[in-house]
Amino acid sequence: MDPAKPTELPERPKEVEEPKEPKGPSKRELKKLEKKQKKENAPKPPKTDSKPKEPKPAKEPAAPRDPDAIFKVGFLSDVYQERPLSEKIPKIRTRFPPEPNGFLHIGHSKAIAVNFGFARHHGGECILRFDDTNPEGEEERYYEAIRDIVSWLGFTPVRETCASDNFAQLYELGEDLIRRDGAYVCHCTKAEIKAQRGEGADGERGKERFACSHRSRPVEASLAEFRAMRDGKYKAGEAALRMKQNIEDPNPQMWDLFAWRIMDGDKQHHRTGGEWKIYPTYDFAHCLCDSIEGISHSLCTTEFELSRVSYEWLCDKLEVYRPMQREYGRLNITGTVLSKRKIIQLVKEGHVRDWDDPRLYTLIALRRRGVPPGAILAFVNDVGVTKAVTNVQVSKFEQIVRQYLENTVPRLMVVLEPLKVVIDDLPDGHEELLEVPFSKDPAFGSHQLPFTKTVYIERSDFREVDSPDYFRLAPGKTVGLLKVPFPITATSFEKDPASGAVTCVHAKYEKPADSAAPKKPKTFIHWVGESSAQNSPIRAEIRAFNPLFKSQDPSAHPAGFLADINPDSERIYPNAFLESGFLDISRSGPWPKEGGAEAADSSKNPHSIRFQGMRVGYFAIDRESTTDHVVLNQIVTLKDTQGKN
Ligand SMILES: Nc1ncnc2c1ncn2[C@@H]1O[C@H](COP(=O)(O)OP(=O)(O)OP(=O)(O)O)[C@@H](O)[C@H]1O
Ligand SMILES: NC(=O)CC[C@H](N)C(=O)O
Repeated sequence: MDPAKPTELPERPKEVEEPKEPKGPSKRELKKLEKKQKKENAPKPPKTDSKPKEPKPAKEPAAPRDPDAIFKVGFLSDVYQERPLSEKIPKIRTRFPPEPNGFLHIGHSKAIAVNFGFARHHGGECILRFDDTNPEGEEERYYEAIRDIVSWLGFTPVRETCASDNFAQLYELGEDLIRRDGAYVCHCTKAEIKAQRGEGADGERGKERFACSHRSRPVEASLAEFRAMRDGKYKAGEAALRMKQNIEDPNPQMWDLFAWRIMDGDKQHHRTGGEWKIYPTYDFAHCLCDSIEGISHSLCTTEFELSRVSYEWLCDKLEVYRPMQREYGRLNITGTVLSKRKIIQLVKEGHVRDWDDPRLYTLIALRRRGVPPGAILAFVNDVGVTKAVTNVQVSKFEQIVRQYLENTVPRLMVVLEPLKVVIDDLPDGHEELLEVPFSKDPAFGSHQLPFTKTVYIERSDFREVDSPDYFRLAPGKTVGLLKVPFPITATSFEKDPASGAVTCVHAKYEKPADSAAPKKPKTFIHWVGESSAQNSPIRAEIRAFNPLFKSQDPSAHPAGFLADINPDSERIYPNAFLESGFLDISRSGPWPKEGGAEAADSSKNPHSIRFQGMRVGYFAIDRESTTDHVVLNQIVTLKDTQGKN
């Protein structure tokens, strides 16, 4: 946001709703999961001679939502109908206009999807315009990061422009506006301007409004002063060009807004260096850049609704082409912070690793965490586009990501906290190569999994003391190892006398004698075998995440948002084990296959190697990962563990 925007703009919506503590999967969920896995793994029953049953109709997969649904019906379709393609509008042209002063966040993905998508849907084009009218926080790295994220989301701008490309033309339009008696140079102080706009010294608003004394100065005087401003005669705050609008109008966006101002400090503009001492405001530059670029539909968020009047006023006053501005509701995600100022604080104070920390909702963070671009677009499509502001909970976002990944990435076995199991009755060196598919979909191919005398299971899948409501491994209990032909039964275990931790479980393999029926386990657990020939296990550091904040509205915390930080937002498993199929899927990425920009070079996009760790969650390679030290991020858990909201 441009700071020169009048303070009367409506406040941006607050992130709301009640806190929800993360909690583990419910018993019901675990049971359901176990049941499902049991079904997938159970040995097929022998064929009988009984009458064949009617074949059941194949279960229809849920129809994927039309990715263009938001353009076909509702708000954006109405916007198009208001100004459809015609002789006067021969091409639909939109723009995505970020200010290059920070990294884009999830809310921006809506603006990207809306602007690029609208143009694409109507066979038009979208410009990536950097709204660089305030050199204060603008930096080269942000231009690059924005470009990169737009492309990662799968959009190609027809061209890139900058508001600063037009500074000279905008300056001329400033002079033109003065000549048309539509602007004047004003020397009032901030306090004086507030008073003119009906605000008392006590901050109380609604007092009588009145015109500034400079408003009636002759055109020639304003022209001379505007040139003096340009030539550096004044310091910041000593002079500004104001539009001669209508102080009587109930809309504060018509109260003689600033058009050009002098900037404080000597920060050089990233593109124009020290050439300009004065810079146009958002209210002056935005509509005129839209006009210069021939934008047909200028789509922005509803905080700019009142600005539409001044947008139209300025184009009309200068008698230039007037694009059509229409406003849609912002997309906010609750339970996090998106404001640049707050994220900077989190980074500076070391609460997160950087701007791309997977716990943040910047788009570079979501990318690093492994969220596929298609899932972000599916999310925007799912929440839809209307004029209403949408406050969506993180759990809803994660649910869409999970659905997106379910059938599009390969499945492997990953053990977060390995516990050694020795199957004593298998011969030393036993190694059985199981051919295991990467997915239910044969197109994903398969890989070989070594089933060995020593295997590693999840520490949490073993209990020292059994109980009737417990279905995983315990002394005397039988469980299936996913994909292994027969189950195992725990016989005994060893403990470290110092720590009391279980160090090894002994088990027997329940391979039945020829004629005997195989033992049926109640549940199946994941595991990884130990085979140097098969490069198994692969050691990895896995980072799993919980929400960064405890509540749904961190900014509302009476002691400030930092006081709402969840101390348990990152859990690191430094010694996790992966099966060697990981190497296959690393070579064959990106996953999902539709890949987009990631497909061009998956080695530059480590996050594009995504997979499901069976019974655990979805994972992606972190950018810090190396061949010697594999680092993975958990994209989402397998089930909603944050509670159904
Ligand atoms: N939460 C959001 N939901 C939808 N669109 C957004 C959201 N935030 C910004 N946009 C839109 O993205 C475009 C580029 O925004 P820009 O980077 O200038 O945003 P901003 O308003 O300064 O963002 P922020 O202050 O949230 O970082 C604008 O059209 C803006 O309206
Ligand atoms: N009209 C718009 O889309 C606003 C864009 C502008 N960069 C901002 O400050 O948010």
